Amino acid sequence: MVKTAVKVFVRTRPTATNSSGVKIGSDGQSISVNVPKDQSAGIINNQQESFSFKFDGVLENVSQDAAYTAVAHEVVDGLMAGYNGTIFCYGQTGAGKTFTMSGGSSGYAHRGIIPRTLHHVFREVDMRVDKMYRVHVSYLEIYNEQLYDLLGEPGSSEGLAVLEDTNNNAYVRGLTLVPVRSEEEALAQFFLGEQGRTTAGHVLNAESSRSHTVFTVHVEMRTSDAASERAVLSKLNLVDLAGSERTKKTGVTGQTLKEAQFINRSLSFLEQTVNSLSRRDAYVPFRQTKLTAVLRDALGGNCKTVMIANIWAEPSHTEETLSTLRFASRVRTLTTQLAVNESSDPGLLLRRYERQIKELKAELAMRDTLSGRSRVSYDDPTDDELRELHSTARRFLAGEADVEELPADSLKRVREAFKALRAVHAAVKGELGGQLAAMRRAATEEGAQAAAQATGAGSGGGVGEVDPRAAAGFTVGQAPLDARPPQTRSEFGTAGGDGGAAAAAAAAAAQAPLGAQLSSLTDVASTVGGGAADGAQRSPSGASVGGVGFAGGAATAAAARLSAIFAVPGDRNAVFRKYKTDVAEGRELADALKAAMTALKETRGSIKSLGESVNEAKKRIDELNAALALRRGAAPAGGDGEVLDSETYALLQDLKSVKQRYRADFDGLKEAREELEPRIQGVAVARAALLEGFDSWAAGQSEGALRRMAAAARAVPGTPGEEDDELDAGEAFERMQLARITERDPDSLAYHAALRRSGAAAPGAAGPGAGAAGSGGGAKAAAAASRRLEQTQTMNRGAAR
Ligand SMILES: Nc1ncnc2c1ncn2[C@@H]1O[C@H](COP(=O)(O)OP(=O)(O)OP(=O)(O)O)[C@@H](O)[C@H]1O
Repeated sequence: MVKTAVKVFVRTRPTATNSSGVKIGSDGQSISVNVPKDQSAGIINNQQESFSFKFDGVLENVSQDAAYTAVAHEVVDGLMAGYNGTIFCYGQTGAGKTFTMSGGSSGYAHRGIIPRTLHHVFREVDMRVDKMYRVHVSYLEIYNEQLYDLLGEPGSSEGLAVLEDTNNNAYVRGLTLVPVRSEEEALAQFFLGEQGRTTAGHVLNAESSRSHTVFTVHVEMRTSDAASERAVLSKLNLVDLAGSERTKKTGVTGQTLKEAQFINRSLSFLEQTVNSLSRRDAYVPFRQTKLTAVLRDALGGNCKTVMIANIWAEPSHTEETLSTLRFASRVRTLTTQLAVNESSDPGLLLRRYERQIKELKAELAMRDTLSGRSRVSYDDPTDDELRELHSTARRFLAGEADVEELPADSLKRVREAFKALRAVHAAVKGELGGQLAAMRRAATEEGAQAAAQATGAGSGGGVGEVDPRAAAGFTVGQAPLDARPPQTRSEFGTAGGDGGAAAAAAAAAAQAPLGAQLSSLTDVASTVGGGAADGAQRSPSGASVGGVGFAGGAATAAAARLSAIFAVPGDRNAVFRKYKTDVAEGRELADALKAAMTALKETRGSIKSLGESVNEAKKRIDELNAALALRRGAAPAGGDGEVLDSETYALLQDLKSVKQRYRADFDGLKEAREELEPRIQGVAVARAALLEGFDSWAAGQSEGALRRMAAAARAVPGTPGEEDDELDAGEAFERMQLARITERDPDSLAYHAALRRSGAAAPGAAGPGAGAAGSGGGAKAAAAASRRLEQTQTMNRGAAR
């Protein structure tokens, strides 16, 4: 166990004003809040004006990517190494908790910690060829102190309860854990659950998340050796707490007020729990509310915990900001105990023992061979062998001449021989006992008859009459003391545990839809296509070309003169063509632009081919993982499937080499993508220089010279499309958007495919129309949401009664 401190980061929501009194220190860790003195308290009062805090980091104006790196990266690495983790966002309503945890409405670039975690997890799974991983996800919602299973079937929320396992770790009994084999599958589950939550949010309150949610990634890791019983289980809770709210200030009423009261109550219990932990009280009130019961490990158990305190540093929220920072600094005093969770699965231990037995038998057989003994079986005897042994034992006891000894070539056989002797002994004893009892019965009957004769006929023999020999120790119907009930077991006892192989359930893992990534691209193209079409309507020439023009008064005058000269449509482009071919400076600038464009094209080409190769490798990895899962699922537990067969071995080898290729291409792709931005900038700079050069050269030419040049150029038409390529920077930019999604972020394919698959909008997208209405996932999520609402109403009705 390693003692570790809970880490706390502050993240600020960007504000319009800069006068909130919140100041961030240059060390990036300290933050102070100045509270204006309450004038009503008089000139001399003791009210504190400035409050300073120190945290593990203050994230101001940072991108989602940077926030993930600072806050979550290390915890996710820990998850993959077998450590539990919790990351939770806390803060007033509207401070940016959901933005941080799930992401913003504008999609991929603004995706939050949860989608980034899933990407990170599956990237690691793909990279670690020496390990086998199983990943599950679950999504829990706590709304009005009730637990909801956001990924469950109808009715699955009803039996949910927070319990403790044998290691005192908290878990939610009955919560659905969905197995996921790829980033896309995991994201689709997240979007589905999120959509259910969001839709519910719309029904109940349009602006804000009114519930606490816990999205959990469960990871099971084994070494690649299929027979290994060593499994490491870890989970990461990603918690988005509902925002605290001063109901007097917001003036909410009705259902919203009730929700706010539930939220505030659970948050104040959270605060009490943290206070109690930081005072090291003997009793910590984890059980007071569902939220603290769920967060039990995060606050003091086996868990690497990070808190993000979201603040909204507007002057009107100073009080909330101060209270969030105070709570955050108390959380920072907490410590947790970290340990890798090795599985104590009895099934796994059983497999280890079975393997050891197999090895020992092999060892014995080898020793027998080396010492020249005939082949001895160390297995349990079969029924036929047992029958044979018992008959030999009978004949041995009967002293038959041909049976001089019982088989004793192994300890097991010696034991079985003794058992056979005992069985024969019991049988003989039973037989003798039976005979003795019969003799006694006969003697009793004789005695009774004699007594009857002695006392006179017709007065006895009825049921219940006392046996006249009871005084001698015998009673009618009482069994002799050494009599035994008949054996109900088979003659040879129970079978020797030879049939222990239970049929393993077939893991019928369906192949991931291989065309999904491509079709997602088509989707993306149609989304971006709208923007591109808008761009295409702009004029391909004119003074606004490429956004480059003249600045200042003189420039405006020059621009006005030029536009008068170029009033004839096409003149400007015609002269521009001449400038690029006939004017030395123009030629030089045009060549520089061409070179920059060629370099950009090359980089794009390698991104495209590396991207295709990465995607192909990823597809192949998924196929191989599915094939391996099928083989493992089909192998009987404890049987030969525990040892690598040649086909599984070949699949693993194949997987290893594909993963190596994937890694190499991925690194190449990363490098090429790093090159892309400078290349794009290079083209933009060269284009701007060319256009600027042209405009300032044209401004220095006489009107007559330019008109003559235009007439000459018109006589020699330019290459079709040339202007489009070189002059319309706006359009080029729009076109580039389409290429960008695929070229800059081949990683985003899973994200877009998952959105499409779940029929959801990007997390954080508001409005009832945000989801793809009518699509399969959308319909499922909507149904889940209405189910959830129904359950809430039923439970509320129940509570009211
Ligand atoms: N760091 C940020 N950068 C850009 N926009 C942000 C940031 N933080 C928050 N926002 C924006 O502020 C708004 C409120 O954020 P969000 O919904 O995440 O708040 P919240 O704390 O989850 O609120 P609630 O508790 O009420 O659900 C959103 O429109 C979000 O996009």
